[in-house]
Amino acid sequence: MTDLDTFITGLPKAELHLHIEGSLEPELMFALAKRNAVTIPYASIEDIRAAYAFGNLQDFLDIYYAGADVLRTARDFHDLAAAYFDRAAADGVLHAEIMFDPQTHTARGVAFETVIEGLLSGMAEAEAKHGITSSLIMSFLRHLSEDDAFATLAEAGPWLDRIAAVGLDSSEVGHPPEKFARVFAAAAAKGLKLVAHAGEEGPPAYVWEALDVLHVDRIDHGNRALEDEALVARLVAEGMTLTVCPLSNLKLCVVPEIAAHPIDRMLALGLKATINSDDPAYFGGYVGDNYRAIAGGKGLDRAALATLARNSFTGSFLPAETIAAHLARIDAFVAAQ
Ligand SMILES: Nc1ncnc2[nH]cnc12
Ligand SMILES: [Zn+2]
Repeated sequence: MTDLDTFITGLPKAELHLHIEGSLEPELMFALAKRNAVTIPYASIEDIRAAYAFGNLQDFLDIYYAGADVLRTARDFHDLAAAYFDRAAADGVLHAEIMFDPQTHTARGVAFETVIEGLLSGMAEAEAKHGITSSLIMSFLRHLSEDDAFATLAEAGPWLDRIAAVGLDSSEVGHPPEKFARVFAAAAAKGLKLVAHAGEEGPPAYVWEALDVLHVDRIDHGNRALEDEALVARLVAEGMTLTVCPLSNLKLCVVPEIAAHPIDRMLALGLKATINSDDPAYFGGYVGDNYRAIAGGKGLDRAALATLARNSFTGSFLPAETIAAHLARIDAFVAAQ
């Protein structure tokens, strides 16, 4: 390990953009296929990895939804979450706000309760084992209807006190935020925070809509906001957090190479960018790998990396005093270097 690797690993950080289904490693996919007698279209773990070459978001989503079919029981969801938190803990993650896609599972006949109880037990185990705190973001699939999202919000009723926020993910282009205006308003009325993927592949107009129509508390990705100066000014003025995912952007061809990633420009413009892994099992790395990729590919120095880590806590849904304690931890870590 280089000094910079050690710095990145030790830097206290939060992860704010992680799809738990996207942390399903090929080894676990294989093991769960066997445990549940589910047929998958791969002969080996190498075969699975070889399939992970994507030209765009939809190429990835097709493979990602198919892979999730091996998740059947609460134990499966527990094991999935436990494996993610083991990796996150090794990367210096102290807090994670993890997304899950209930519709991916309920559409296959897996009960909402099975999914959430499994995840919650994995989260509780991780807090006891690693001291990592976490919360859940229930994401609606935007290629489905608003009615479907309303049905999912209703199903979540008994667990609303265990869900921090709702989110919006899946195929972006052609499914603008506006499509979900009413269900987001209903979620806000129930006291939930709001996040939405916007500006990953979709135009700046979708980021404006996420702000003005959905009234989100955070933007997931937001890369294409940089095409619109007035939008950047608005995001900066509001101190809006962007949950940026460099290796995801590379694997989904949002950027041609890490050297072309706009993370440095985002910071220079005063945007509250954070670093996240999105779907680490599919995109070649967990949050530490994402920090290392931009540190190497963009030459970001330790001060910039510490800013990104600070942003991850200030952009979290933790109580203000907990955020302050985490920021003090970062200051102490940086001072000790
Ligand atoms: N990067 C991403 N964009 C949209 N939907 C997703 N679901 C999982 N990962 C996603
Ligand atoms: Zn995502």
